[in-house]
Amino acid sequence: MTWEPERLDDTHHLTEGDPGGMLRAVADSAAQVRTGYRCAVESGVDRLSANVRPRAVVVAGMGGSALAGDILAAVCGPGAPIPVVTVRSYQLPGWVGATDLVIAVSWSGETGETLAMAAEAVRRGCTLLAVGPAGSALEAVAVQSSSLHVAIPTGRRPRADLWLVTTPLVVAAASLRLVRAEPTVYERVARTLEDIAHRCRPSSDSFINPGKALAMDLAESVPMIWGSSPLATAAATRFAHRLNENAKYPAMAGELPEAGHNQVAVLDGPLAERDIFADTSSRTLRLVLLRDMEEHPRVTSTREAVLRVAQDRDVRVTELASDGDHPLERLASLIGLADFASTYLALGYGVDPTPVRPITELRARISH
Ligand SMILES: O=P(O)(O)OC[C@H]1O[C@](O)(CO)[C@@H](O)[C@@H]1O
Repeated sequence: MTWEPERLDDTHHLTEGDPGGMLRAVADSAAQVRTGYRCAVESGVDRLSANVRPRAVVVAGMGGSALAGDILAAVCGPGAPIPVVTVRSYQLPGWVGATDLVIAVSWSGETGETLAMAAEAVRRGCTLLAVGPAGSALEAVAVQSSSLHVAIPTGRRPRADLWLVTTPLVVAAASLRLVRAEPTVYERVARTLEDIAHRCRPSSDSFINPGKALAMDLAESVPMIWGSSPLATAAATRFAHRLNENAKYPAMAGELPEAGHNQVAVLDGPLAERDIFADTSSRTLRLVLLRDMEEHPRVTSTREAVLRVAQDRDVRVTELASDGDHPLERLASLIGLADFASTYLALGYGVDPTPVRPITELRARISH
């Protein structure tokens, strides 16, 4: 299948199903922030600090829900006074105990790994905060253990409801004073996402539509997406996952300075030397550098050096910088654009962004 940018002009008649549905879900991200905030406050998460002073915050989740933990850690930043870690597993690490807060996040409330970790948290006497839909198995674990549960109205796909599952975690962290986030911050984040949705709307042409323009950059290439700070890396991971799931497209994520010790070697590899999609002089590999204002000065030097190393090899590079004051706004500025670009890339290839059949098949095979 070849990339056909003209497919972006009419996103409603591309494949079977409703390929435009994912675009509408992405455009709805701002509403998710507002709903996620309201659900958190209604559940009393903004008063969490009255009952708990944890030694560590452990976010237990898988896939898109685990990404909420990465975002939380990035928003709390490297200066966070206690560890904020994400665990993607059936088991909590041995060190997690009664003085820790475990936040179990599951869009469906039914994911086996997350339920196992939530039950383990209860057995170990941890404080449990559960985030998932009402009526789910995760809610039952919370109710049985008299733990706090944030009921979120999920309904689309886990990856399309990122802000719904993420916002309550930030409200919890703000209550614990791990990050400053007064109520107005959530409205600013929502407006950032609304602004991106407006600029990336389907009726806007690719030369002024940053989502379509980024999709055009990525087409017929294998993107290697690096963040140059923990915050930018959370966005890079999200971007790669969205390309995988929406566009069924290969992409790898990495973080500077670590990627400079391993992934950078790919700049001398076969995909950096020839185009596997077409017989042209361009290269398949594309380096996508995401950066944020909180970049360590030594990482700034590394990033600049990486650019020169890539340019010397004629490897194509796309650079994106975050925008905004609060870390959550800056993350939204990168993730909002990445979400649109991955959806437009899918549409340009005639791929329905919504189904992820290999994931569904895999889950079915391991469910018994
Ligand atoms: O958020 P949930 O419902 O726990 O699901 C976790 C992950 O599992 C899947 O539903 C299927 O693997 C992913 O789409 C999702 O990100």
